[in-house]
Amino acid sequence: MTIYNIALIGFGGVNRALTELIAAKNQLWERDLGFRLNIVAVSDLYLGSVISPNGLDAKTLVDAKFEKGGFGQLSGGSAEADNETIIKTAPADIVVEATYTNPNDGEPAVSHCRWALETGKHVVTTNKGPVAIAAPALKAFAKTNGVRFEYEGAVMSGTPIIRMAERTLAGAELKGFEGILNGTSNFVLGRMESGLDFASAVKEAQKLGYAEADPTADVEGFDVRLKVVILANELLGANLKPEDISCKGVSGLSLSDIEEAAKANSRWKLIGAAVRNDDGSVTGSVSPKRLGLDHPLAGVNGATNAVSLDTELLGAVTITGPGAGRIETAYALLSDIVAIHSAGASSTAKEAA
Ligand SMILES: NC(=O)c1ccc[n+]([C@@H]2O[C@H](COP(=O)([O-])OP(=O)(O)OC[C@H]3O[C@@H](n4cnc5c(N)ncnc54)[C@H](O)[C@@H]3O)[C@@H](O)[C@H]2O)c1
Ligand SMILES: N[C@@H](CCO)C(=O)O
Repeated sequence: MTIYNIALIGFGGVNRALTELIAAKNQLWERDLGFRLNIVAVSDLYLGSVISPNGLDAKTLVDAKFEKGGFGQLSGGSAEADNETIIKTAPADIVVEATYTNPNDGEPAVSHCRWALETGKHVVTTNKGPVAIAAPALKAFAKTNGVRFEYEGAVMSGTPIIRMAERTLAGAELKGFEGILNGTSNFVLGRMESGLDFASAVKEAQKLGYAEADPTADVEGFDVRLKVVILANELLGANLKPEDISCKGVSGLSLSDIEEAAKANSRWKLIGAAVRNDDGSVTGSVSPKRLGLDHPLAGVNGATNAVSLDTELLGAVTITGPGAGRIETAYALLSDIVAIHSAGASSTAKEAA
C-alpha cells in the first residue's frame, strides 16, 4: 500500500471537498485503489499556510472553523499564504492546485504548478488558467523532472472527458466537438426558464458552488473559452490561445428572449465548439445558440455539462455528466491521482509496511 503526501494550494470549495473525501474514504481507497492520501501542507490566501511533515488530520481541517489567518494557530502554521515556500519545501509527492482561475494569464497558478514540477512533485489541478495558457510549458517541465501534470477537472469537473476522448476513443479520429461546458450559465438559463431573473439565478449558482469567485467568467463565456482552448489543444492537436476564439456569453439574454424561445419549442444554450478545417487548422467559438427541443444538447439541464465528439469512425459520441460542484470536482483530483498511481508513480511515494 502506498501513501501519497499531498500539499493543497487553495483551501476553498474544491480542496475542502477533497479533504472531506480523504477524511471519509481513505480506508476505502487503501483497499480499492491501493493508496491513501496524507495532507502534509495547506496554503490559502485567506487562511494562511501550514506544513506538518507527519500529516494533518483531514477531519480536523474540515471541521475547524478557521477565520482569516487561522492556519497561524496551528503547529507549523503561519497567518500568511507562503505558497512558494510551501510548494518548494513541503515533503509532498503531489501538489493539488485549486486556487482561483485567472482567465488572462493563468497566474499565480502557472507559477504554483511550475514550482511544484521543478522540485519534482506531481501536479493535479482543476484550475483552467494554467492548463489553457501554459500546458505545453508545464508538460515539458513535468517530463524533464520525471513527474506528471494532470488536469482532468479543468473541463467538465469529474466527468472524464479528457481521458475518455484521449484513451478510450484513441484512433476514432476526432474531427471536432460541441458542447455545454459551463455549469453556472446552463443552471442560470434553466432557472430563467422557470421565471427567475438573471441576477438571482447567478446568486443561486454561487451558493451551490458552481460559479467562479467572480462569476463574470461564467456568464460572459470566458470560462467556456478556456475549456474550448483546453479541449482543442489537447484533443485536436491545436495551438489555440483564448484570444483566437470568438466569445459571447449569456448575460445579454433577457427573460423575454427565453420566453420567446420556449414558445417556438426551443431553448437557449451556451455552446462551446471547435472544428478541424480542411486545411488542418482548428477554429473555436463560444456563443449562445437557440436549439430545437429535439437537439441532443437541448435536454441537458442544471449544472450538467455535455460534449458531443464528432469522430470519423464512430460518428457522434456524446458524454454527459456533472460540469461543476465541489465534490464532483474533487473527484477529478482523485481520478488524476489514480492516473499517477497507475502510471507507477508509487516508487516516489512512501511504501507502507
Ligand atoms: N467549483 C467547481 O465546480 C469547479 C469545477 C471545475 C473547476 N473548478 C476550478 O477549481 C478551482 C477551485 O475552485 P473552488 O470552487 O474551490 O474555488 P473557491 O473560490 O471556493 O476557492 C479558491 C480558494 O483559493 C484561495 N486562493 C485564491 N488565490 C490564492 C493564492 N494566490 N494562493 C493561495 N490560495 C489562493 C482562496 O482563498 C479560496 O479559498 C478554480 O480554479 C475553479 O475554476 C471549480
Ligand atoms: N464555474 C465553472 C466551474 C467548472 O469549471 C462552471 O460553472 O462550469
